[in-house]
Amino acid sequence: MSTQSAPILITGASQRIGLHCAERLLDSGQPVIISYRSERPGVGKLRERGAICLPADFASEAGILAFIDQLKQHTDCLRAIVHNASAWLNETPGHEAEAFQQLFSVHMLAPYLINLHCAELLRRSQPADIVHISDDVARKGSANRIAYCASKAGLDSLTLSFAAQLAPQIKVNGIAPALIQFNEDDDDEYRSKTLAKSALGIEPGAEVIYQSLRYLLDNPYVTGTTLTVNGGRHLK
Ligand SMILES: NC(=O)C1=CN([C@@H]2O[C@H](COP(=O)(O)OP(=O)(O)OC[C@H]3O[C@@H](n4cnc5c(N)ncnc54)[C@H](OP(=O)(O)O)[C@@H]3O)[C@@H](O)[C@H]2O)C=CC1
Ligand SMILES: Nc1nc2c(c(=O)[nH]1)N=C([C@H](O)[C@@H](O)CO)CN2
Repeated sequence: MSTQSAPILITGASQRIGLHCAERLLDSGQPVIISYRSERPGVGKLRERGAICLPADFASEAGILAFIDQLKQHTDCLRAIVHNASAWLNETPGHEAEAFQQLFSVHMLAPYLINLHCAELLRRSQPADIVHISDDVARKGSANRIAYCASKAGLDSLTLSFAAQLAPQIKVNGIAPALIQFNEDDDDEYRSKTLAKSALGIEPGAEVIYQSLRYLLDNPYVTGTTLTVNGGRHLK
């Protein structure tokens, strides 16, 4: 199947980075399928532009497998899978195990099972890509978000293993951002502190992730690589 007609799946694309990348792909004439958990305005926007929007909660194996079944009812071929969905939750004292299990499920079990069950759909497209959206914090660990960071480090490991297993038909790469886009409830102190952590000191916005995704989709000679998009945080 020609690459332009086979859809690209982006998980967790109801808002922010996933929504931006889905819109930019649609701008280029690329068919898009998204998963979403909450019915946000962005989902309606994508539906109006012709994207297929499938509800999914990756907090459990059953939810992940139900999404895979739904996906296969809507397409038998995929140009790429972008694993963007992510739980940004606090590891509240007394609820650590629950947080760890949810982070593991969304950041590792979902990409793992979706890749295993959907590799056949990717093989019907040439070229074909998997992109895992990780986090630069996996490079050094995080005293404040231990479980989040561990789950993203595990995702980086999946990039290496799936790249080895699925070559040469399917390229598998990662993108490891540091601060891209604040959340609305991030206060001024947190924003200043976070901006000071990188050499470039800016909040770049989601376009830098789309640019990174475009590079990985378009480059036929990159696999098993995780692109760091962190404003030079490792230099400070
Ligand atoms: N924003 C940033 O500065 C940075 C982002 N990243 C990474 O980039 C990616 C995109 O970031 P960002 O746009 O901020 O992400 P968000 O925090 O907006 O999360 C993306 C989506 O993930 C979905 N999601 C959360 N939990 C589940 C679940 N249990 N099942 C299914 N979907 C779920 C949410 O869906 P819904 O809203 O529909 O409930 C949400 O819209 C993420 O992987 C993130 O870890 C890394 C470093 C920095
Ligand atoms: N799922 C998410 N992961 C991450 C987010 C986010 O908003 N959602 N944000 C970051 C930033 O680095 C944070 O420090 C500033 O919002 C990391 N991962």
